[in-house]
Amino acid sequence: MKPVNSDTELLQTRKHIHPNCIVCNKANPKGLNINYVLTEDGSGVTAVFDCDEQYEGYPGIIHGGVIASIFDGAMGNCMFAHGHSAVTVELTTRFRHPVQTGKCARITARITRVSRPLFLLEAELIQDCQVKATARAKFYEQPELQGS
Ligand SMILES: CCCCCCCCCCCCCCCC(=O)SCCNC(=O)CCNC(=O)[C@H](O)C(C)(C)COP(=O)(O)OP(=O)(O)OC[C@H]1O[C@@H](n2cnc3c(N)ncnc32)[C@H](O)[C@@H]1OP(=O)(O)O
Repeated sequence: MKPVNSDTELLQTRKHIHPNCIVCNKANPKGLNINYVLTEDGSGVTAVFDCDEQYEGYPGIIHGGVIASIFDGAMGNCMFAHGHSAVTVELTTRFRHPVQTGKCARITARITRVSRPLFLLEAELIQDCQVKATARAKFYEQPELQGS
């Protein structure tokens, strides 16, 4: 599926979309400030997350809820990158291995199926060359999010 623009940086400055996302708005001082960009082949989005210990649950391990939020943000950005505004209606995360603090991790998301108004997406988190978590989500198209 082709993205709507060829920039690697998503259009964070599009004024008709609420910009204060707790996951991806880089200007939100209380947010995760994740910078999702298009994958090289344009089929999805990806981001590198600095697993700071402020996001841990148990010592040395990133909180699963934070990981789920990053997955949700990745899949939401993937939708917008492909020209679809939508809300999450279902999100499932499989935590396969602990995501450790003090190391970077890469998150990647892509659209796997379209059955309007529903879109299915998948995402994965890789750290130390190992898939540590995966996610699936359904997004529900909401054209009015684009404003008019
Ligand atoms: C600054 C500029 C930036 C530019 C660059 C942009 C980047 C910026 C990216 C931001 C990325 C943020 C990503 C965060 C994304 C959230 O976090 S969104 C917030 C969380 N989600 C929500 O708040 C959604 C809440 N839910 C709703 O509002 C309502 O359920 C909806 C989606 C409007 C649908 O409501 P509805 O029209 O009443 O429809 P409903 O009857 O619920 O469902 C209709 C049918 O759809 C189907 N359906 C609905 N849900 C499901 C499901 N989960 N599974 C299967 N079928 C379903 C079913 O067929 C259903 O019929 P039934 O089986 O119930 O009879």
